[in-house]
Amino acid sequence: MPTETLPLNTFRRALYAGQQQIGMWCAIPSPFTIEMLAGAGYDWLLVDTEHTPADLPQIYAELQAAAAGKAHPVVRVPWNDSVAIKRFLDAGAQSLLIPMVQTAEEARQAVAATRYPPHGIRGFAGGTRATRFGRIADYHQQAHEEICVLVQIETAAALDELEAICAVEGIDGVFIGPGDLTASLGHLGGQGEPEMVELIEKTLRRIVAAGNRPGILTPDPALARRYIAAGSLFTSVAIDFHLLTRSAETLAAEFAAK
Ligand SMILES: O=C(O)C(=O)C[C@H](O)[C@@H](O)CO
Repeated sequence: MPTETLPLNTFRRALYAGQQQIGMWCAIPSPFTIEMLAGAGYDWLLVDTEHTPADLPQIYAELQAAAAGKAHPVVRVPWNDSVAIKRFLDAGAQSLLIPMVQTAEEARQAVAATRYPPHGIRGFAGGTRATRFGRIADYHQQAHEEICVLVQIETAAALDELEAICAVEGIDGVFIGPGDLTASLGHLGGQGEPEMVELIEKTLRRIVAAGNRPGILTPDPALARRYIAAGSLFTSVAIDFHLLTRSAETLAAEFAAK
């Protein structure tokens, strides 16, 4: 019996309205920290499955935890894979970050994985968490209107195709992966090098000029401000384990030194 309505994707709407979205990168695979951070004042939380042990049951719990807070959860899938995308959408994720997209064709495949036929190839399921267990009227007809597809640009090849990727219908945002991009350009670990920072700023401007919405991650506040000035619209300014580890180390060192 349909009794619920499709949740609005406030994050996607904010991007199209040009409103800066400040995010926290969540790599600690824990609903407990997600619940904690979802109420901390960020607009969005990136829930990572590419470089963390979080798997599907963990993501269900993390999405449930995020639902109690204000920050919008964006799930990074492990790869541009239609099966992974389907399973995270069924879990109720409405915004996905898809790593290592290098061509317009790969971007089109990512979008197709989020759409039901005839617009895509997403597999049909009735009683998922995304459909509120069948309680959302017309979920399958409406779901794509509230799904946000964000692709990651992180190789030299992707830079060559940037404008074509930005032009793909259904790509709601284009996120620069600074670590992989600089590695691909021969500067492994060099995200903070002046030359790489300038290239990232130029790439953010290219995304804006191409009519899309750029995003990036940096735990360096000065760089975050530069990237926002260059056009970044969804900007992750911290990483959860980084905050915990560095402040724990600083405190330990302070007392050890006495
Ligand atoms: O290339 C990058 O940088 C990213 O994609 C982000 C990293 O994967 C993330 O783990 C932060 O270190």
